[in-house]
Amino acid sequence: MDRKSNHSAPVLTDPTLMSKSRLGIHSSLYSPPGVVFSPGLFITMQRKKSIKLEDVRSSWLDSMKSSSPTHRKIAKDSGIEILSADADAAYRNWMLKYPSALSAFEHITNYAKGKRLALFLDYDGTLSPIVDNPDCAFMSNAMRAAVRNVAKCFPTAIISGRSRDKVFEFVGLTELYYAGSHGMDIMGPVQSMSNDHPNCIRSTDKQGKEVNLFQPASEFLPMIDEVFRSLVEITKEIKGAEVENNKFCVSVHYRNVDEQSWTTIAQYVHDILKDYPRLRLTHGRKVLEVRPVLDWDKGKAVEFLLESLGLSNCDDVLPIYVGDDRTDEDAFKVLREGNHGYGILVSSAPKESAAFYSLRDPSEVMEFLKSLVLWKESSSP
Ligand SMILES: O=P(O)(O)OC[C@H]1O[C@H](O[C@H]2O[C@H](CO)[C@@H](O)[C@H](O)[C@H]2O)[C@H](O)[C@@H](O)[C@@H]1O
Repeated sequence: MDRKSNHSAPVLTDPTLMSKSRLGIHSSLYSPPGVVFSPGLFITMQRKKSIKLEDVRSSWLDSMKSSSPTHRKIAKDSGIEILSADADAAYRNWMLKYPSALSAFEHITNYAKGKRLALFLDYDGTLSPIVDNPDCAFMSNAMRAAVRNVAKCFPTAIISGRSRDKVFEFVGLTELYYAGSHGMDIMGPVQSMSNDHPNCIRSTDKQGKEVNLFQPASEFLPMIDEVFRSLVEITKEIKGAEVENNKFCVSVHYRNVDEQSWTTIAQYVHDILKDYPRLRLTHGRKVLEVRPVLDWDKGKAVEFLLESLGLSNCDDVLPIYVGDDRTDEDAFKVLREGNHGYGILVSSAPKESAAFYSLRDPSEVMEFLKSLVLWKESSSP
């Protein structure tokens, strides 16, 4: 599909939305310098030799400080004391580049006319609000109903950094597909795939339905377990630190840790990772995420699910991905670069993204999902 020439979706023809510089920002977000991609899924790390420990620590710390900033923090970081009215103006200005998916709903549905929609949703910060205790990131019943209804209209999948079991426990709906561990654990529909995926096996879901289980990082399981235990042990003295086992990746939470101890956490994680060259680190919202060095992410998971659903390489398919986190950028990029779908960033503060649209918070996500259902009902014969 060529959206640039589509005049029924004027928002997309805005040159600022299509600008290369905006896309370029993301190309270096998750691939640290020195990472070499080899054929297949594995990527080999060469950077450890050349980067000084102090550099690593200070760049980690910078990322830790900037993760999940508040409006006030952004103002401080830019060195200017701005009032909240100015922050609102900054947000409105930012929305010129990332229009609200609610205000632009008509553009989206005009473009979606005659197309088959596929919906991909992140969990934390998208379907549930960010809370201090990761174990209490519950989804509201109203949101659950909205997700259930939208999944009845369109194929829908949740792609989360959590373990697949954990996110299913939170969501509790059988009408959708689930991908955990940032897409490294996908339970999708049974479909003959054009590509051979060696790590794809037939399985059954909790209802006994036949499904495809795709776990490209399965060989990392013992290593991840070992690192999880080491991280629990090493951080146990740090008040507020929490280590979460997400099956194929590990989260080290510092949201509840005094800022003065963030360097210590970064140091501890770095010390452990030194012994595991096949693991790497990414940054989320007040969380350090340890994951396999594998050329697989939420973007690849979207492509895999589209293929499993028999929806890849079809001009009449419109995938929409809604997410709030840096790891969701991989999915936004896939949709933008493939020129075949919409990324919607959930954020209440301005930030650069490869998404096309924005929503302020999970309550707006719910409104958007409900609007999709109403649109589908009103447009069905
Ligand atoms: O891909 P996601 O579904 O967005 O998962 C990303 C991480 O989300 C969780 O952590 C975040 O949400 C917590 C609850 O609101 C919050 O306390 C934490 O500070 C956030 O980083 C989850 O706990 C992580 O394991 C996921 O990787």
